[in-house]
Amino acid sequence: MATPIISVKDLVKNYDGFMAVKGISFDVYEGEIFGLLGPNGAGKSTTLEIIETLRKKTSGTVAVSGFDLDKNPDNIKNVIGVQLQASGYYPGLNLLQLVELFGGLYNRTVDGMELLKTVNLEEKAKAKFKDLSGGQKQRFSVATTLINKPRVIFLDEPTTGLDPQARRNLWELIRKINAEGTTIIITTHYMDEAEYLCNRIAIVDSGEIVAMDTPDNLIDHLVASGFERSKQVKKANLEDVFIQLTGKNLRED
Ligand SMILES: Nc1ncnc2c1ncn2[C@@H]1O[C@H](COP(=O)(O)OP(=O)(O)OP(=O)(O)O)[C@@H](O)[C@H]1O
Repeated sequence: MATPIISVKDLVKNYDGFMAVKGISFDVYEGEIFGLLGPNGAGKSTTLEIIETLRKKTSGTVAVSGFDLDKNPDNIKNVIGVQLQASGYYPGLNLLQLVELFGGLYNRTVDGMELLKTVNLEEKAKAKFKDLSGGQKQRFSVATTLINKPRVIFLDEPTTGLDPQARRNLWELIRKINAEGTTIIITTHYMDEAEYLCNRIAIVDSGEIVAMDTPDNLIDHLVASGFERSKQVKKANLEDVFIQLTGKNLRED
């Protein structure tokens, strides 16, 4: 039986009388990539920010790595990695200086070059954040989640706005980080991304979890219910054409 590293029970969030999260419960198991999917406004970011200790809940319980959110929020902060906001990337500092500064905030000595190497940005160590391409910015943002050597990281729409090559490159980075033992919670609006990356998915709609399972089981369940696509599916799609014509290599470096 897998061990839950995150346990959310009956979580509720009211914003001035508006119930954004309506009593959801789920576990995230150690070592998995868990996806939170759902339309805009479903309550995904609110849920993540509560687990990350950044937002107050209305009711319910949350435990991360055995620590209760109400009793030990500081212990939770020590074992999780969140993407730091770009607004915190002091414009005068280069990438290496930024990760070292962030390490200081966590009270840790960071091997900045090693960390930048993990996300394939060692050659950009002396560059400023603003001078990076979109894909490089996202990889740097993922690097900032790893500074305190967390057990769980939270990635909120990490590939939004990236070209197909950069997106695939980030997928491989996420898989690599996961293979090294880090549990990952990710939100995305791309279903192919969720299918490729996630061991399990919770689909959230209007503050409620409407389905939770592996991508395979969710698809099989739909097919078993008699669902058929209205259009004959081709063996390739336009993204396959794009990748076939332009290759898999990153274009930004
Ligand atoms: N600070 C706030 N005050 C009032 N309402 C809020 C606040 N933050 C979010 N909401 C509302 O709560 C609901 C859930 O928002 P949330 O950002 O959690 O959704 P989401 O699933 O992350 O959406 P998206 O996919 O667009 O990022 C939305 O209706 C939003 O307008």
